[in-house]
Amino acid sequence: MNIKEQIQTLRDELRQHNYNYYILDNPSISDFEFDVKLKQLQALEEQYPEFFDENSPTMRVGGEITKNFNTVVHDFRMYSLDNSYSKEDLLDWENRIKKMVDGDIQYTCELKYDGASISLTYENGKLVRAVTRGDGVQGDEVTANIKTINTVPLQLKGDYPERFDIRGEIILPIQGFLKMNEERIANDEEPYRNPRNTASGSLKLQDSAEVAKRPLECLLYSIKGNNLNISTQFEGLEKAREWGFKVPSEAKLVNSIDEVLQFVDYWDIERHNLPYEIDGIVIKVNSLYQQDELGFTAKAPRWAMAYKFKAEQVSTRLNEITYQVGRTGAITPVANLEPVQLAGTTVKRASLHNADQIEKLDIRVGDEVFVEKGGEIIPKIIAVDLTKRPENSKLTQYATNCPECQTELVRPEGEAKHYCPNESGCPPQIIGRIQHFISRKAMDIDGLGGETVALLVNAGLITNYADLYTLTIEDVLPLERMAQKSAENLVNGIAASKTIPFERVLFALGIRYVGETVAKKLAKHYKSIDNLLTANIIDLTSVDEIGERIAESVVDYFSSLENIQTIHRLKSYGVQLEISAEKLANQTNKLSGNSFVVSGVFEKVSRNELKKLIEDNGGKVSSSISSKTNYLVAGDKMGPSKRTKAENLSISIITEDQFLAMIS
Ligand SMILES: NC(=O)c1ccc[n+]([C@@H]2O[C@H](COP(=O)([O-])OP(=O)(O)OC[C@H]3O[C@@H](n4cnc5c(N)ncnc54)[C@H](O)[C@@H]3O)[C@@H](O)[C@H]2O)c1
Ligand SMILES: [Zn+2]
Repeated sequence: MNIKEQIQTLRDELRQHNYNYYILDNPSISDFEFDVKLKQLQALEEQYPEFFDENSPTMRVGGEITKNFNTVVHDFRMYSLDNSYSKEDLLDWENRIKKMVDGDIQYTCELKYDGASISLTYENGKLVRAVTRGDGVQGDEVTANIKTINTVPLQLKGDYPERFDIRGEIILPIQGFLKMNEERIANDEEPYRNPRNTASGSLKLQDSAEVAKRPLECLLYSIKGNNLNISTQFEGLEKAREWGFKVPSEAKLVNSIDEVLQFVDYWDIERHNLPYEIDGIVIKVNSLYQQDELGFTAKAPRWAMAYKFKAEQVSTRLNEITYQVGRTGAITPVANLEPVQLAGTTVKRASLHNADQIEKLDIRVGDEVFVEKGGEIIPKIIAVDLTKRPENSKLTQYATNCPECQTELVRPEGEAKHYCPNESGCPPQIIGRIQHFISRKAMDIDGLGGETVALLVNAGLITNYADLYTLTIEDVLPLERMAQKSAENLVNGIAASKTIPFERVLFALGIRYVGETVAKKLAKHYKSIDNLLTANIIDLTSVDEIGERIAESVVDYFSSLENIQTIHRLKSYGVQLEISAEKLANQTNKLSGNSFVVSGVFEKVSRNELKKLIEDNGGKVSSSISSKTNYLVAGDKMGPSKRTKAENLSISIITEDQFLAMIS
C-alpha cells in the first residue's frame, strides 16, 4: 500500500469506528486501539502534508447529529480533548505550552467522567435548553430528556450570571447500571454492555418517560459565556457548585506536572471505589487568561490534556463455545477461556452475546483472544489475535439445535437472539420458569431455593409451577439433603404464597417482557386474570406504557392451551388471580393525572402507606421534584432544599391532613 492509500484506509476505518461509537453506541474496538490508529494517522498526516484533508478524523470532533431531534448550533464550540497515556506525553505537553505563555502554570486536575457530553444553557437562572456535543459545531437538542435527570437543576440559586452555557457529562452510576441489567436479565433480555454506552444511548431515546426511569446523573465541569467574572477554571467549578450544579469535589489545584502525576496515580487505583466510571484524568491550565493565549487546535483545546488509564487487557485461549438456555428459551453463547488474571480477578468466561457478534469477530475455538476489562464490569472479548490462529482452525458454526433438548433453534424476525421453541419440554426452561416463579420479587417462597427446584424437576416431581402446590412432605423427603424440618418449611412456604397479591403472581408467571413494573400496570388495569386473558392487542396497547412488543407477548402467552390449564390449576389451589376485593374497595381514580413527591415524617400514616394511598387512588409517586411534580406532601423534618426547589417551581406543598382530605 502506498502512503496515500494507507492514509485513506486509516481515515475510512476511523470514520466507521466513530460511527459505531457515537451513533450506534456499539464500538467494535477498544478505545486504546482507536487512539493508536488515530495517532498513526496524525503522524502520517504531519509527515506528508500534501495529503491534508480538512474532513479527516484528526481534524474533527468524532460525533454527529442524529436528525431525530432539533439541530442546534452551539454558541461556543464543543471540542474534544487530546489524549496522553504516559508521563512523557504530559511533559512534552508542558514543554509545548510553556513556550506559548508567560509566567508559571497552575493546573486543575479533574476526573474524566465516562459518559456523554452535554451543554446546558441557562437564562435568568432557568434551564432553557440542553444540547449534545454532536459534531462540536452543532448538536441534538435533548432538553426534554435532560429535564428528567434529578441532578440537573431547573432553577439555579445564588448569584448566577444572566446567561451562560455549562458543560458536563451525563453518566450512569455503576449501581444503577447493574440494577437496570438485573431487570433485563430477569426478563431474559440482553444486558447492556457498559454504563457509558447506556448513558449515551439514553439521551437519544424519543420517549422522555423512558429516560426518566434511568438513574442518570449530570456532572458539570466547565462554564462558558461572556463577562462571567471568573478568572480560573477552579473558581468556575466552585461557582457552579454554589449555583446548585453537581460538581464532584475530587478536582484539585496543583503547581506542577509531578503533582499531576501523583493525582493520576492516586486515581488509577482509587477510581475503583467511585460510584461511577472514569476513563482518565483531565488536566487543564487553571488561568483562563493563559487558556485564551493557548487557544485551540482544529479539534481540541491546547490548554487541556486527557490522561487516559489504559484498559486492562490480556490475551488467552478460547477453549470452547457453549450455549446457555434462559428461562424464556433465549440462547446465549458463552466463551470458555483458559483461566487468566485480569484486573484482580480470574476470568474464565465471557459472554459472546449472539450469533452476529461471533460472526463479526470471526472468533474460533483455539484462537488466542484479547479480553478486556476497561472500566467495564463484564469482561469482553475485543478481538482475535489472527497472527496466532492455528492452521487447521475452523469457522464457527452457530448452534443449530438446543444443547439441552436438541430441538431446532429459531431466530424470530428482527431479533438478535436464537430461541429454543420447546417451552414445555426443555429442562433449563422448565427449571428457569419455576425458579423465576419462586424468586423474591415474584412469589417469594420461603424454604424453597433454586437448587431444590432443579432437584424436584429432575426427580420428576414437578414440571411446572402449578405442580408446586400439590407437593407433600412425603414427596420431598427422599430428596438429597432434605430433612423433616426442611420439608415442612418447603410445603408451608408454598402454601403461604397463596396470599401473594395478583400483581406479583402476574410477574411470577414469567410472560416474556412482563417485568415487575409492567405486571403492576396490567394488574391495575385489568384487575383479574380473566379480564387479561381475553384482552386483544388493541386493548392492551391502549394501556398506559404497554407497547406492541409486550402486547404480542401477552396474547401469545394466553393463546397456549397449556398455559390456560396451568392458570386454572393455580386458581383452584387458591393463588391470587385477581385484585382482592378489599384492595379494590380502596381504589379510586381521585388522584389520576397527578404526580406526588413525599418527604419527611408523618403522624397518621407511615411514609410507605402514604405512597400506597397515592397509587391506590390513581396518582403517581416519584422520588424527586421536577417540573412534572404536582404536589409535595411535606411531613416533619423535610429538608429545606426540597422546599426551596418546590417553591421555585411553584409546586403545591401540602400537609398530611390536606392530602388525606383529598382522597376522603
Ligand atoms: N472504540 C472506538 O471505536 C472508539 C471510537 C471513537 C471514539 N472512541 C474513544 O473516544 C475518544 C474520543 O472521544 P471524544 O472526542 O469524546 O474525547 P474524549 O472522550 O477522549 O474526551 C473529551 C470528552 O471528555 C469528556 N469529559 C469528561 N470529563 C471531563 C472533564 N472533567 N473535563 C472536560 N471534559 C471531560 C467530555 O465529554 C469531552 O467531550 C477516543 O480517545 C476513543 O478512546 C472510541
Ligand atoms: Zn431446548
